[in-house]
Amino acid sequence: MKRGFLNSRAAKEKPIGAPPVAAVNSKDVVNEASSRVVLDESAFKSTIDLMRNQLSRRCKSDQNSKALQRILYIYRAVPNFADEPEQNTQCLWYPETYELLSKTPGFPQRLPPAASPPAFRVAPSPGKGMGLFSTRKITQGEMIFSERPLLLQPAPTMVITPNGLDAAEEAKWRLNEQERYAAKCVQRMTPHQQAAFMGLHNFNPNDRTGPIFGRIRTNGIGLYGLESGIEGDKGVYAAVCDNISRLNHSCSPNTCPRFDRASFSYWLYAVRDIAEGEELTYQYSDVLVSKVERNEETEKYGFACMCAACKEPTAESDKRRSEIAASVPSVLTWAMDWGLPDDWLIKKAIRLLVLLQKENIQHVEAYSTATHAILEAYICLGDSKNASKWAARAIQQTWSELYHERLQELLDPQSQAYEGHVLWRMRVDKSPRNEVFKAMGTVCRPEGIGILDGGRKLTFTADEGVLPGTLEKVLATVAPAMNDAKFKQLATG
Ligand SMILES: C[S@@+](CC[C@H](N)C(=O)[O-])C[C@H]1O[C@@H](n2cnc3c(N)ncnc32)[C@H](O)[C@@H]1O
Repeated sequence: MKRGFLNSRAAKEKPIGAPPVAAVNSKDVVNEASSRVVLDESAFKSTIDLMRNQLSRRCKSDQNSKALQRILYIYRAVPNFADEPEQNTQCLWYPETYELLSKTPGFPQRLPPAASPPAFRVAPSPGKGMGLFSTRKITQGEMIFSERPLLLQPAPTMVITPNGLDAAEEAKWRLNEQERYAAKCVQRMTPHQQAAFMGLHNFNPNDRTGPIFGRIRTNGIGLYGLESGIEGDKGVYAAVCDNISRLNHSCSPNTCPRFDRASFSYWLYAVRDIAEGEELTYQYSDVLVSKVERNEETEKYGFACMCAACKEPTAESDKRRSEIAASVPSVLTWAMDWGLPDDWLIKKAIRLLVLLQKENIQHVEAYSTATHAILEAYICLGDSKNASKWAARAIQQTWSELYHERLQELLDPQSQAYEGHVLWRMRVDKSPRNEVFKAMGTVCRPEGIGILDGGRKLTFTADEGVLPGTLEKVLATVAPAMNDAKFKQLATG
């Protein structure tokens, strides 16, 4: 998971405007009664069309669309169990996000019970401020702790700019508005939560960013996929947590946070065995780029990374990371190409796993993709004995998006689940290509088809449809199989 907030494409795009402090217009009001941010159209004619476009994409029916045209964001405490006020997240979000979440099976759910004593503690980390440290040995795949964010807000928060501001005034206006919107989230917290939030690090208190927005910039974790249709930079939120936001960065981190929608919380997993007293770390930015590029990213957070991977010499490490980035194995390509040897995919995926181990970057999705590729290759070859060994490895990768409890069924080589598996003996029986493709679509993800597009996962399901351009990308990615009418229908919703 990327920290994502500063680095997302959305954060670099110009938000829909915003005004300098002196020019704050009283027509742009926060309606306390409904807790909705209401924007007065007449004051901001120049940007209203743009905003309408944004909103119309987010509204399902005409009736909703009309009602929502005057609402940009809604403040809401989530999940709001009456007996747990300290466990709420104060959210500023699009109305559609709650709709999306409420469709999550089990939402809203309680947090899993906390370990006692905790497996981590907050303590000073030399040269890095505070950090998290393990209090005991932790094994790969273990969930270290879970926590709900203190605050969640769109990254970037879109605000409206009045006409006639020069660039400097507009920037000032935008910062002021972002601080104002975020401050309201903090005001809605309990005193204990407010103290925790304000106790977090603010890496650049002198850059004209307000104290609250500054803490969001320093500590916000990018939360993706909270908009229907497609995962990626759309619908990105910044989540600020009490403990997870204390994790320092490493380019070979030992943990990975995963967001559990049902409980609306982050679950922090160990991606390899961790010794007692070891610092817990995770990645703030893409680790599959060179040391120089990684340092350019971490400079935005005010530090130069000194982790093992960033120490000299790094030329070999840079080479390995670039090879990893370029070589995510495709089961689909191999399964449909009878010209490739039977062990082609397995060899490719094992080489990838070796590179990943050398770089100590088990948290990247390629680690699980490679493990699953080998598991699925053995299923295609009708070899349940070897497949079960790889299922045992895949089931340890609890932090991965590919992790699924159904892997349990594949641990026993005699299990009926093998014969019932859509990929079973596909290469041995030389199944027709369209059959292979359909089968892959079913296994990629339980809720839809996932396709890797330049390392970014595009996911689309029958009822959500896709954003413009996605089908074209998918067509280009899996061109040979795309005459399948059923798939096209699925992809276009
Ligand atoms: C999200 S905070 C992490 C917790 C923070 N260390 C604290 O004291 O609360 C991000 C800040 O931690 C520091 N930091 C994180 N990773 C670091 C690293 N690898 N080396 C040096 N400083 C780091 C930087 O000051 C950065 O702006």
